[in-house]
Amino acid sequence: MPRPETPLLDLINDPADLRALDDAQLRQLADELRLETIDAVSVTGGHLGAGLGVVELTVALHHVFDTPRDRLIWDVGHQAYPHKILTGRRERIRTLRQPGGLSGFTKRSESEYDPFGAAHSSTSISAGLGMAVGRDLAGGGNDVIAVIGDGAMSAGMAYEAMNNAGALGSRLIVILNDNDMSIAPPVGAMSAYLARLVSGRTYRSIREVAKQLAEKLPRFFHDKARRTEEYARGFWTGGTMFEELGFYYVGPIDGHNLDHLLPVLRNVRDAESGPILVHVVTQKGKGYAPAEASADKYHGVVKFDPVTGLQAKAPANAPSYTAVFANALIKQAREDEKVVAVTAAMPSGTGLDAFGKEFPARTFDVGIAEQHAVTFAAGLATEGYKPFVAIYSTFMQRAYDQIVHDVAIQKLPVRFALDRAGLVGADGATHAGSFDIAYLACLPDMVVMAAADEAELTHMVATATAYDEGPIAFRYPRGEGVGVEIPDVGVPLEIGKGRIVREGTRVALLSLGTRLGEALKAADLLGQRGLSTTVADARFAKPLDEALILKLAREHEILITMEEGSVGGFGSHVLHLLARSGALDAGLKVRALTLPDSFQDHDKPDAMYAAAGLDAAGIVAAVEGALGAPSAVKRA
Ligand SMILES: Cc1ncc(C[n+]2csc(CCOP(=O)(O)OP(=O)(O)O)c2C)c(N)n1
Ligand SMILES: CC(=O)[C@@H](O)[C@H](O)COP(=O)(O)O
Ligand SMILES: [Mg+2]
Repeated sequence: MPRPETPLLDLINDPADLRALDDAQLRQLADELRLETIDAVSVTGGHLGAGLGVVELTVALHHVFDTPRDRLIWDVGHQAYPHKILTGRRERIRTLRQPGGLSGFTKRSESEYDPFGAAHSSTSISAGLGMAVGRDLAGGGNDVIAVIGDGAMSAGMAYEAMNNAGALGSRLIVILNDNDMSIAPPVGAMSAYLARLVSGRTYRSIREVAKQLAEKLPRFFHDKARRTEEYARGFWTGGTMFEELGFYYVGPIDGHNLDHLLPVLRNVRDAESGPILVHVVTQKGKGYAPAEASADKYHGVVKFDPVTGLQAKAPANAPSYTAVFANALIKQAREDEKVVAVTAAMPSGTGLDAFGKEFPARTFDVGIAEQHAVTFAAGLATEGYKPFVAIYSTFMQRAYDQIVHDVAIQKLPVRFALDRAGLVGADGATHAGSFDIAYLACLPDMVVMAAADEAELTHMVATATAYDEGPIAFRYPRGEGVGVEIPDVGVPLEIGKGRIVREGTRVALLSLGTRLGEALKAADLLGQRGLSTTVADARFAKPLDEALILKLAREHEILITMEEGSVGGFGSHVLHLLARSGALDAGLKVRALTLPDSFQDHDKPDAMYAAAGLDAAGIVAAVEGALGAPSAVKRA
């Protein structure tokens, strides 16, 4: 037993060291791990509450199972900081979410202990089942454990996976980490079901659980006995729903009590079973008073004082685009009772918490269920309502067929508010809103707008409210606006019409979205080089303002498009137009600036845009490239 003053955490280089500890030492280790997690996140910011809720579970899982041979998958992965500390990344944990540092989620390329990358929720059971079947096909003997939260369990994909797992019968261990929290308090019937399981009785005693697990009957006998017993007794079938999906349900047990966790997980490890679900009850933010006291349990935090929990929030120079959207929608809803709003478990992130305060009956949080959110909104639209579906660009990817099949083909007037469009920074590639222009503007009858600033966003909310001809989307970035004056109420824009912001004669910069600021800076730099430059704000990626674009093409030597999106978006549509119109045949020099055809690792958004050549220097370089002159602009 090491001297008490030697922190056990200092002795843990990987889980093999952890497996040498006795239960008392594991309890000490968990306490040290919690303190290390708090201290690390106080330096980096990031997701804190979820990780604090799984400190004991992380210790127990790595102690009982032979990771990385046993595959341990963390759903979403935002709770994996303790896991990273225990799996050889402690010395880098204070680089979390920093440029060049550790990812804020699990990532295969980062560690052999991260068998599956995450960040978008509810993928762990599917991935785990794939690994289990891969194991079986190869004749392997390792275990596969998927840890999924109660919030993530509200997504359809989790049921698709359990349905398949139950049918296949492959051995797979699912740990349901039930802390009765999503980002906000959980919603939905599943949440109520889980609450009943937990509140119906105190945690199942270890003796009862051990007895449950002792029945290592072959599955088909076991099934027969189980069904007879459960319907007869109706007692330990707390997990009936999971049982009906073919899982052996164990729990609920206290997820912070190693005296409960360790024997149960050891039994689970040693039991011969097919799919098994262990229901652990935890507390998000556990063990850190400021987190426990916070409504969101410190789900996502910036740097903070670990003693007081006070976050170092920088003073805002301008309202966030999210707040501008919410305020604009509230103004519209006051005048139009058909305006309703839908979020997929992110009321605060999308600003619909503010909308819901004023219009609780017209606000719908459907849980982490983006596919359902879109088609639910389509149903609302068929009844004459004006549904605004506010979902981050990256998460909207989950609902693409619903957008195509349920909305666009039927030309239903669903409004898509795409927050976090473009690069988001610390959350990295999994959260980048890079593709919505490409995946929406290719759809017939879809209208796609991008706000250049807060005033434009306000007008676009008004435009979307007024537009009833079919689906319409508008995108805006994470973070603060540029500080322009915001109109009290938005004025609907003419669909498909852009605007000239600055007149020039030789170069035309055609911006979509908030690249406009960089375009204006580039115009200044180009002007200093004697290159008179026009700056235009396209406002619409679809329908294009063809008259404006062809005018720019006719009257300028060079046309540069720019957007906070991938190849295949706005620039591609402009190039199609120019090719179709013959403008290219007349010798027009054109460049389309987009995000790179690669997934950019987390960094500061400005640095990522600069790396993509989407800042003023990059725009100037593109112009000079088109002119055939080497770029004279040195990067800062
Ligand atoms: C598809 C998708 N939608 C939304 C999110 C945003 N999100 C991140 S964590 C989270 C809540 C997850 O709740 P739970 O699974 O219970 O984990 P906990 O934070 O409680 O540990 C949400 C909605 C996401 N990561 N993926
Ligand atoms: C883990 C997750 O997916 C969310 O917490 C996400 O990180 C929120 O992003 P914002 O911080 O941009 O709201
Ligand atoms: Mg939860």
